[in-house]
Amino acid sequence: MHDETVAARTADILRTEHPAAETTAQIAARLASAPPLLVAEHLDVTYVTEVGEVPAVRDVNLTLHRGEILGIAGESASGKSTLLNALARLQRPPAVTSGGTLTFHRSDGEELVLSAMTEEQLRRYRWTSLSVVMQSAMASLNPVIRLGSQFTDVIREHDPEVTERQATERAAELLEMVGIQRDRLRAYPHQLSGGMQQRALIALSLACDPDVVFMDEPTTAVDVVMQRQILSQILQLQARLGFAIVFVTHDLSLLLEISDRIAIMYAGRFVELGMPEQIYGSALHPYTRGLRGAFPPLSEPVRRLAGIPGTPPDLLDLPAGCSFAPRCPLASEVCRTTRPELREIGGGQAACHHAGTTEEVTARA
Ligand SMILES: Nc1ncnc2c1ncn2[C@@H]1O[C@H](COP(=O)(O)OP(=O)(O)OP(=O)(O)O)[C@@H](O)[C@H]1O
Repeated sequence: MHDETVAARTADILRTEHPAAETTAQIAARLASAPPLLVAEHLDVTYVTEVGEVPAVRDVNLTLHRGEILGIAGESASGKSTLLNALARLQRPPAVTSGGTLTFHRSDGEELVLSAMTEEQLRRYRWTSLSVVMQSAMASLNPVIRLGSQFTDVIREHDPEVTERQATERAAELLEMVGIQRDRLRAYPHQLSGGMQQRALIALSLACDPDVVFMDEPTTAVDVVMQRQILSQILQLQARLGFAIVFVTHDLSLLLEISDRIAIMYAGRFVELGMPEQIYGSALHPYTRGLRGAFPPLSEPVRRLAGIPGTPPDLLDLPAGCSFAPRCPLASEVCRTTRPELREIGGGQAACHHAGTTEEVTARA
């Protein structure tokens, strides 16, 4: 399909779902003027196991801007959750951040080197600067404590001057923001439906007005209708409150709809980084195109899914060159011997020797 037609269709899809959706140029302009919030430089995460050191994340460089929605997509085991946990400084042994730095830029200009902080030092910034929504609300909410107390505990721990009454009022407002009636503050988590639990968890993540919320498959455990409702609510809250989001999912179609930028991970590395329109309409990396074929946008007509032939590599036995070469339709000798670095091509970035070449541009069509 002609590029302009694809671009127009992508814009149509996004506009239908979110009438206020910006154009790619508007997103680019907004990000260009937004200050950096979280900067990862050459971030490596390794699982230290009995069978060896698993290089789960390698050389991730990223600047998340204030108010940006960054999507991270990739097949299972590509390293998405490991990276998210490292960015949120939540990783636990056997995972260790084995290289690189992570810096948080406060709004007053102070820079916090999160990667050098102890857990004790990080506690101050949890909930207030960095907040997290995981896949399973039941695993995150305390089953034996009423919802209201879970909110007021978090609010008062981070601001001891807030009275119990004020904290309760804030908790009620937060619940109402996600469409849950305030009387549910007295409920225990198991008394709420799965969708409500997940929405309550999102409300809780916003209790201390964080700068960034890390979301790891936050809608996977609910049905499709509830998934759309929750996503819509997340976008509305984000537009109103301005927090940044790092959103991890294997579902690229979902990210195409909600993200300002999308990073595609393969075997622990970013292989492509770009805006949704580019990732959908003119992806630079063959893996991104495979992933896009496996997850077409929900608003596309039903068609046969392509899938990606082959399986991801064993991280303990990675190929010498490009990790995707054994599955890649464009792989040549250089791909099998030399690992491609992420580089700027047109408006995006890709780690592929063939990106931008005539054969690759032909393969995109
Ligand atoms: N505790 C662990 N010990 C050793 N290796 C691990 C551990 N946890 C994860 N890994 C490995 O790290 C790699 C990245 O896993 P990770 O869970 O981050 O991927 P993912 O992209 O989030 O996958 P999924 O979509 O299935 O959650 C995988 O190869 C996985 O097997």
